[in-house]
Amino acid sequence: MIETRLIDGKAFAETLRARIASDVTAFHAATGVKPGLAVVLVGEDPASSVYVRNKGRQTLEAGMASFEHKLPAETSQDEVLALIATLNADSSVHGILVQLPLPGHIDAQAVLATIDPAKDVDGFHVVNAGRLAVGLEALVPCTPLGCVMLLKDTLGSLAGLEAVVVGRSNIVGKPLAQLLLREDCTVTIAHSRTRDLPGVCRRADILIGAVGRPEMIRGDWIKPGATVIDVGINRITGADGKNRLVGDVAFEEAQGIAGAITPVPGGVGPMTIACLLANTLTAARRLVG
Ligand SMILES: NC(=O)C1=CN([C@@H]2O[C@H](COP(=O)(O)OP(=O)(O)OC[C@H]3O[C@@H](n4cnc5c(N)ncnc54)[C@H](OP(=O)(O)O)[C@@H]3O)[C@@H](O)[C@H]2O)C=CC1
Ligand SMILES: Nc1nc(=O)c2c([nH]1)NC[C@@H]1CN(c3ccc(C(=O)N[C@@H](CCC(=O)O)C(=O)O)cc3)C=[N+]21
Repeated sequence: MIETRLIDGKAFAETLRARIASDVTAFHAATGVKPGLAVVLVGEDPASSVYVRNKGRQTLEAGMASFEHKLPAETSQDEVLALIATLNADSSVHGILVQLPLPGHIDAQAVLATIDPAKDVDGFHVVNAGRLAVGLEALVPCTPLGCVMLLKDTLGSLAGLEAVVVGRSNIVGKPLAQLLLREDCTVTIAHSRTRDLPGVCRRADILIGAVGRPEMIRGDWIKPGATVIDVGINRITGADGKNRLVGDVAFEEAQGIAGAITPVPGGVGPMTIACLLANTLTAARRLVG
Protein backbone atom coordinates (compact mmCIF):
# COMPACT_ATOMS: atom_id res chain seq x y z
CA MET A 1 0.00 0.00 0.00
CA ILE A 2 1.23 3.45 -0.97
CA GLU A 3 0.56 6.53 1.15
CA THR A 4 -1.34 8.77 -1.33
CA ARG A 5 -0.39 12.44 -1.08
CA LEU A 6 -3.12 15.07 -1.39
CA ILE A 7 -2.27 17.87 -3.81
CA ASP A 8 -3.73 20.97 -2.15
CA GLY A 9 -4.76 23.20 -5.05
CA LYS A 10 -6.69 25.52 -2.77
CA ALA A 11 -3.61 26.34 -0.68
CA PHE A 12 -1.37 26.62 -3.76
CA ALA A 13 -3.89 28.98 -5.38
CA GLU A 14 -4.06 31.16 -2.24
CA THR A 15 -0.27 31.58 -2.28
CA LEU A 16 -0.34 32.34 -6.01
CA ARG A 17 -3.11 34.95 -5.58
CA ALA A 18 -1.16 36.64 -2.77
CA ARG A 19 1.89 36.90 -5.05
CA ILE A 20 -0.26 38.27 -7.88
CA ALA A 21 -1.79 40.85 -5.52
CA SER A 22 1.65 42.16 -4.55
CA ASP A 23 2.72 42.23 -8.22
CA VAL A 24 -0.46 44.18 -9.03
CA THR A 25 0.42 46.72 -6.33
CA ALA A 26 3.92 47.16 -7.81
CA PHE A 27 2.54 47.39 -11.36
CA HIS A 28 0.02 50.01 -10.29
CA ALA A 29 2.69 52.02 -8.48
CA ALA A 30 4.96 51.96 -11.55
CA THR A 31 2.35 52.65 -14.25
CA GLY A 32 -0.74 54.11 -12.57
CA VAL A 33 -2.72 51.34 -14.26
CA LYS A 34 -5.03 48.90 -12.48
CA PRO A 35 -5.40 45.61 -14.39
CA GLY A 36 -9.05 45.12 -15.39
CA LEU A 37 -10.91 41.88 -16.12
CA ALA A 38 -14.25 41.86 -17.96
CA VAL A 39 -16.45 38.77 -17.65
CA VAL A 40 -19.34 38.25 -20.06
CA LEU A 41 -22.07 35.87 -18.95
CA VAL A 42 -25.00 35.12 -21.27
CA GLY A 43 -27.93 33.39 -19.58
CA GLU A 44 -28.39 31.96 -16.12
CA ASP A 45 -26.39 28.71 -15.88
CA PRO A 46 -26.29 28.12 -12.06
CA ALA A 47 -22.80 26.55 -12.06
CA SER A 48 -21.47 29.45 -14.12
CA SER A 49 -23.01 31.96 -11.71
CA VAL A 50 -21.02 30.48 -8.80
CA TYR A 51 -17.83 30.56 -10.86
CA VAL A 52 -18.49 34.17 -11.92
CA ARG A 53 -19.15 35.24 -8.32
CA ASN A 54 -15.92 33.61 -7.04
CA LYS A 55 -13.95 35.19 -9.88
CA GLY A 56 -15.39 38.64 -9.24
CA ARG A 57 -14.50 38.56 -5.54
CA GLN A 58 -10.98 37.21 -6.06
CA THR A 59 -10.33 39.74 -8.84
CA LEU A 60 -11.08 42.60 -6.44
CA GLU A 61 -9.03 40.96 -3.66
CA ALA A 62 -6.05 40.88 -6.04
CA GLY A 63 -6.36 44.65 -6.48
CA MET A 64 -7.75 44.44 -10.01
CA ALA A 65 -10.88 45.98 -11.47
CA SER A 66 -13.76 43.61 -12.24
CA PHE A 67 -16.39 44.38 -14.89
CA GLU A 68 -19.29 41.93 -15.02
CA HIS A 69 -21.67 41.90 -17.97
CA LYS A 70 -24.65 39.65 -17.28
CA LEU A 71 -26.84 39.42 -20.35
CA PRO A 72 -30.20 37.62 -20.68
CA ALA A 73 -30.20 34.18 -22.36
CA GLU A 74 -32.07 35.55 -25.41
CA THR A 75 -29.35 38.15 -26.21
CA SER A 76 -28.50 37.99 -29.93
CA GLN A 77 -25.08 37.05 -31.23
CA ASP A 78 -24.69 40.53 -32.76
CA GLU A 79 -25.27 42.13 -29.36
CA VAL A 80 -22.60 39.92 -27.79
CA LEU A 81 -20.16 40.74 -30.62
CA ALA A 82 -20.88 44.46 -30.19
CA LEU A 83 -20.17 44.24 -26.44
CA ILE A 84 -16.85 42.50 -27.14
CA ALA A 85 -15.92 45.21 -29.65
CA THR A 86 -16.57 47.81 -26.93
CA LEU A 87 -14.43 45.87 -24.43
CA ASN A 88 -11.64 45.46 -27.03
CA ALA A 89 -11.55 49.24 -27.41
CA ASP A 90 -11.76 50.00 -23.66
CA SER A 91 -8.28 50.78 -22.31
CA SER A 92 -9.36 50.00 -18.71
CA VAL A 93 -10.05 46.38 -19.75
CA HIS A 94 -6.96 44.16 -20.11
CA GLY A 95 -8.64 40.77 -19.98
CA ILE A 96 -11.89 39.52 -21.51
CA LEU A 97 -13.52 36.22 -20.55
CA VAL A 98 -16.73 35.00 -22.17
CA GLN A 99 -18.18 32.30 -19.98
CA LEU A 100 -18.82 29.01 -21.80
CA PRO A 101 -21.06 27.28 -22.73
CA LEU A 102 -23.03 29.98 -24.55
CA PRO A 103 -26.74 29.54 -25.39
CA GLY A 104 -27.32 27.38 -28.49
CA HIS A 105 -28.23 30.24 -30.86
CA ILE A 106 -24.78 31.81 -30.40
CA ASP A 107 -21.74 30.53 -32.32
CA ALA A 108 -19.01 30.29 -29.66
CA GLN A 109 -16.18 30.22 -32.22
CA ALA A 110 -17.44 33.46 -33.80
CA VAL A 111 -17.56 35.09 -30.37
CA LEU A 112 -14.06 33.89 -29.36
CA ALA A 113 -12.66 35.04 -32.73
CA THR A 114 -13.86 38.60 -31.98
CA ILE A 115 -11.87 38.93 -28.75
CA ASP A 116 -8.60 40.84 -29.17
CA PRO A 117 -5.95 38.05 -28.78
CA ALA A 118 -3.95 40.41 -26.53
CA LYS A 119 -6.94 40.48 -24.11
CA ASP A 120 -7.85 36.80 -24.48
CA VAL A 121 -7.03 35.73 -20.89
CA ASP A 122 -8.74 32.34 -21.42
CA GLY A 123 -6.29 31.61 -24.25
CA PHE A 124 -9.14 30.28 -26.43
CA HIS A 125 -8.58 32.50 -29.51
CA VAL A 126 -7.08 30.61 -32.47
CA VAL A 127 -4.11 32.99 -32.41
CA ASN A 128 -3.25 32.01 -28.84
CA ALA A 129 -3.99 28.30 -29.45
CA GLY A 130 -1.75 28.44 -32.54
CA ARG A 131 1.03 30.31 -30.75
CA LEU A 132 0.98 27.70 -27.96
CA ALA A 133 1.09 24.89 -30.55
CA VAL A 134 4.17 26.27 -32.32
CA GLY A 135 5.97 27.28 -29.12
CA LEU A 136 5.59 31.07 -29.22
CA GLU A 137 4.74 33.24 -26.24
CA ALA A 138 0.95 33.05 -25.77
CA LEU A 139 -1.86 33.56 -23.30
CA VAL A 140 -2.33 29.97 -22.11
CA PRO A 141 -5.69 28.48 -21.01
CA CYS A 142 -6.07 28.78 -17.24
CA THR A 143 -7.10 25.26 -16.24
CA PRO A 144 -4.24 23.54 -18.12
CA LEU A 145 -1.79 26.11 -16.77
CA GLY A 146 -2.98 25.42 -13.23
CA CYS A 147 -2.65 21.65 -13.74
CA VAL A 148 0.96 21.95 -14.90
CA MET A 149 1.85 24.22 -11.97
CA LEU A 150 0.51 21.59 -9.55
CA LEU A 151 2.40 18.83 -11.39
CA LYS A 152 5.72 20.68 -11.31
CA ASP A 153 5.23 21.51 -7.64
CA THR A 154 4.57 17.82 -6.90
CA LEU A 155 7.11 16.15 -9.20
CA GLY A 156 9.77 18.71 -10.12
CA SER A 157 10.86 18.00 -13.69
CA LEU A 158 8.25 16.24 -15.83
CA ALA A 159 10.76 15.33 -18.56
CA GLY A 160 10.37 11.83 -19.96
CA LEU A 161 7.25 10.98 -17.95
CA GLU A 162 4.30 9.21 -19.62
CA ALA A 163 1.30 11.53 -19.46
CA VAL A 164 -2.20 10.39 -20.40
CA VAL A 165 -4.84 13.11 -20.79
CA VAL A 166 -8.39 11.75 -20.88
CA GLY A 167 -10.44 14.36 -22.78
CA ARG A 168 -9.65 16.39 -25.91
CA SER A 169 -11.66 19.59 -25.56
CA ASN A 170 -10.24 22.88 -26.79
CA ILE A 171 -10.51 24.36 -23.30
CA VAL A 172 -8.80 21.60 -21.28
CA GLY A 173 -7.53 18.41 -22.94
CA LYS A 174 -5.83 19.76 -26.06
CA PRO A 175 -4.03 22.75 -24.52
CA LEU A 176 -3.02 20.63 -21.52
CA ALA A 177 -1.45 18.08 -23.87
CA GLN A 178 0.48 20.94 -25.55
CA LEU A 179 1.79 22.16 -22.19
CA LEU A 180 2.83 18.65 -21.12
CA LEU A 181 4.65 18.23 -24.43
CA ARG A 182 6.43 21.53 -23.75
CA GLU A 183 7.52 19.98 -20.40
CA ASP A 184 8.99 17.03 -22.36
CA CYS A 185 6.39 14.46 -21.32
CA THR A 186 5.44 11.63 -23.67
CA VAL A 187 1.80 12.54 -24.19
CA THR A 188 -1.21 10.41 -25.05
CA ILE A 189 -4.60 12.07 -25.56
CA ALA A 190 -7.51 9.69 -24.92
CA HIS A 191 -11.19 10.30 -25.71
CA SER A 192 -14.53 8.58 -26.18
CA ARG A 193 -13.29 6.49 -29.11
CA THR A 194 -10.10 5.29 -27.39
CA ARG A 195 -9.79 1.49 -27.29
CA ASP A 196 -8.99 -0.09 -23.90
CA LEU A 197 -9.08 3.18 -21.96
CA PRO A 198 -8.24 1.45 -18.63
CA GLY A 199 -5.12 -0.09 -20.23
CA VAL A 200 -4.06 3.26 -21.72
CA CYS A 201 -4.53 4.96 -18.34
CA ARG A 202 -2.44 2.27 -16.59
CA ARG A 203 0.60 3.38 -18.63
CA ALA A 204 0.49 6.86 -17.15
CA ASP A 205 2.98 8.32 -14.70
CA ILE A 206 0.76 11.41 -14.92
CA LEU A 207 -2.96 10.74 -15.37
CA ILE A 208 -5.36 13.60 -16.10
CA GLY A 209 -9.14 13.24 -15.95
CA ALA A 210 -10.85 15.95 -18.04
CA VAL A 211 -13.99 14.15 -19.16
CA GLY A 212 -17.00 15.46 -17.27
CA ARG A 213 -18.22 12.00 -16.17
CA PRO A 214 -18.49 11.51 -12.40
CA GLU A 215 -15.84 9.10 -11.03
CA MET A 216 -15.42 7.37 -14.41
CA ILE A 217 -11.70 6.72 -13.86
CA ARG A 218 -11.49 3.80 -11.44
CA GLY A 219 -8.80 2.94 -8.91
CA ASP A 220 -7.54 -0.05 -10.89
CA TRP A 221 -6.93 2.18 -13.96
CA ILE A 222 -4.18 3.94 -12.02
CA LYS A 223 -0.58 2.77 -12.12
CA PRO A 224 0.69 2.44 -8.52
CA GLY A 225 2.51 5.63 -7.58
CA ALA A 226 1.12 7.70 -10.48
CA THR A 227 0.26 11.39 -10.04
CA VAL A 228 -3.43 12.00 -10.73
CA ILE A 229 -4.91 15.38 -11.65
CA ASP A 230 -8.71 15.45 -11.56
CA VAL A 231 -10.11 18.32 -13.65
CA GLY A 232 -13.72 17.13 -13.55
CA ILE A 233 -16.33 19.20 -11.76
CA ASN A 234 -19.52 17.15 -11.60
CA ARG A 235 -22.50 17.99 -9.43
CA ILE A 236 -24.24 14.79 -8.30
CA THR A 237 -27.01 13.92 -5.87
CA GLY A 238 -25.66 11.63 -3.16
CA ALA A 239 -27.49 8.75 -1.41
CA ASP A 240 -28.54 11.25 1.29
CA GLY A 241 -30.33 13.38 -1.35
CA LYS A 242 -27.81 16.21 -0.99
CA ASN A 243 -25.89 17.70 -3.92
CA ARG A 244 -22.13 17.45 -3.89
CA LEU A 245 -19.20 17.92 -6.26
CA VAL A 246 -17.17 14.96 -7.48
CA GLY A 247 -14.40 14.70 -10.03
CA ASP A 248 -13.83 12.38 -12.97
CA VAL A 249 -11.72 10.05 -10.79
CA ALA A 250 -13.05 7.67 -8.12
CA PHE A 251 -11.16 9.50 -5.37
CA GLU A 252 -11.63 6.92 -2.58
CA GLU A 253 -10.54 4.06 -4.85
CA ALA A 254 -7.40 5.98 -5.79
CA GLN A 255 -6.27 6.09 -2.14
CA GLY A 256 -3.38 3.69 -1.58
CA ILE A 257 -2.74 3.41 -5.34
CA ALA A 258 -1.99 6.90 -6.65
CA GLY A 259 1.22 8.54 -5.46
CA ALA A 260 -0.58 11.88 -5.29
CA ILE A 261 -4.01 13.18 -6.31
CA THR A 262 -5.95 16.44 -6.46
CA PRO A 263 -9.28 16.53 -4.59
CA VAL A 264 -12.57 17.92 -5.93
CA PRO A 265 -13.36 20.51 -4.73
CA GLY A 266 -10.10 22.13 -3.61
CA GLY A 267 -7.86 20.91 -6.43
CA VAL A 268 -7.77 22.25 -9.96
CA GLY A 269 -10.79 24.61 -9.66
CA PRO A 270 -9.13 27.26 -7.44
CA MET A 271 -6.01 27.10 -9.67
CA THR A 272 -8.12 28.04 -12.70
CA ILE A 273 -9.17 31.32 -11.09
CA ALA A 274 -5.64 32.10 -9.83
CA CYS A 275 -4.25 31.52 -13.34
CA LEU A 276 -6.96 33.75 -14.81
CA LEU A 277 -5.74 36.55 -12.55
CA ALA A 278 -2.13 35.79 -13.50
CA ASN A 279 -3.06 35.98 -17.20
CA THR A 280 -4.89 39.27 -16.64
CA LEU A 281 -1.78 40.79 -15.06
CA THR A 282 0.36 39.39 -17.91
CA ALA A 283 -2.02 40.89 -20.49
CA ALA A 284 -2.00 44.26 -18.70
CA ARG A 285 1.82 44.30 -18.61
CA ARG A 286 2.06 43.56 -22.34
CA LEU A 287 -0.68 46.06 -23.27
CA VAL A 288 0.81 48.85 -21.17
CA GLY A 289 4.31 47.99 -22.43
N1 LIG B 1 -11.57 22.60 -12.69
C1 LIG B 1 -11.78 23.54 -13.60
O1 LIG B 1 -11.34 24.65 -13.47
C2 LIG B 1 -12.52 23.18 -14.84
C3 LIG B 1 -13.22 22.02 -14.87
N2 LIG B 1 -13.86 21.62 -15.99
C4 LIG B 1 -14.51 20.31 -15.92
O2 LIG B 1 -13.71 19.38 -16.64
C5 LIG B 1 -14.52 18.41 -17.27
C6 LIG B 1 -14.24 18.40 -18.76
O3 LIG B 1 -14.57 19.64 -19.30
P1 LIG B 1 -14.48 19.95 -20.88
O4 LIG B 1 -13.14 19.61 -21.36
O5 LIG B 1 -15.02 21.30 -21.06
O6 LIG B 1 -15.56 18.86 -21.41
P2 LIG B 1 -16.02 18.47 -22.88
O7 LIG B 1 -17.37 17.87 -22.70
O8 LIG B 1 -15.82 19.59 -23.82
O9 LIG B 1 -14.99 17.31 -23.28
C7 LIG B 1 -15.03 16.07 -22.66
C8 LIG B 1 -14.01 15.14 -23.30
O10 LIG B 1 -14.11 13.89 -22.63
C9 LIG B 1 -14.24 12.86 -23.60
N3 LIG B 1 -15.10 11.79 -23.11
C10 LIG B 1 -16.43 11.83 -22.87
N4 LIG B 1 -16.87 10.63 -22.47
C11 LIG B 1 -15.80 9.80 -22.48
C12 LIG B 1 -15.62 8.43 -22.18
N5 LIG B 1 -16.64 7.66 -21.78
N6 LIG B 1 -14.40 7.91 -22.31
C13 LIG B 1 -13.37 8.66 -22.71
N7 LIG B 1 -13.47 9.98 -22.99
C14 LIG B 1 -14.67 10.53 -22.89
C15 LIG B 1 -14.85 13.50 -24.82
O11 LIG B 1 -14.45 12.73 -25.93
P3 LIG B 1 -14.91 13.07 -27.45
O12 LIG B 1 -14.07 14.24 -27.87
O13 LIG B 1 -14.58 11.82 -28.18
O14 LIG B 1 -16.37 13.37 -27.38
C16 LIG B 1 -14.24 14.89 -24.78
O15 LIG B 1 -13.02 14.93 -25.46
C17 LIG B 1 -15.95 18.78 -16.89
O16 LIG B 1 -16.30 18.05 -15.71
C18 LIG B 1 -15.86 20.25 -16.55
O17 LIG B 1 -16.85 20.68 -15.66
C19 LIG B 1 -13.81 22.36 -17.13
C20 LIG B 1 -13.13 23.55 -17.17
C21 LIG B 1 -12.46 24.08 -16.00
N1 LIG C 1 -14.65 30.87 -20.70
C1 LIG C 1 -14.61 29.98 -19.72
N2 LIG C 1 -13.46 29.78 -19.04
C2 LIG C 1 -13.41 28.87 -18.02
O1 LIG C 1 -12.34 28.67 -17.40
C3 LIG C 1 -14.59 28.15 -17.68
C4 LIG C 1 -15.76 28.42 -18.42
N3 LIG C 1 -15.74 29.32 -19.44
N4 LIG C 1 -16.90 27.76 -18.13
C5 LIG C 1 -17.01 26.88 -16.99
C6 LIG C 1 -15.71 26.20 -16.67
C7 LIG C 1 -15.66 25.64 -15.27
N5 LIG C 1 -14.67 26.42 -14.57
C8 LIG C 1 -14.41 26.38 -13.20
C9 LIG C 1 -13.49 27.20 -12.60
C10 LIG C 1 -13.28 27.20 -11.24
C11 LIG C 1 -14.01 26.36 -10.43
C12 LIG C 1 -13.77 26.40 -8.97
O2 LIG C 1 -13.33 27.38 -8.42
N6 LIG C 1 -14.07 25.31 -8.24
C13 LIG C 1 -13.85 25.25 -6.81
C14 LIG C 1 -15.13 25.48 -6.01
C15 LIG C 1 -16.34 24.75 -6.54
C16 LIG C 1 -17.58 24.92 -5.67
O3 LIG C 1 -17.50 24.65 -4.48
O4 LIG C 1 -18.63 25.30 -6.24
C17 LIG C 1 -13.19 23.93 -6.47
O5 LIG C 1 -13.15 23.03 -7.33
O6 LIG C 1 -12.70 23.80 -5.35
C18 LIG C 1 -14.93 25.52 -11.00
C19 LIG C 1 -15.12 25.52 -12.38
C20 LIG C 1 -14.12 27.32 -15.43
N7 LIG C 1 -14.64 27.23 -16.65
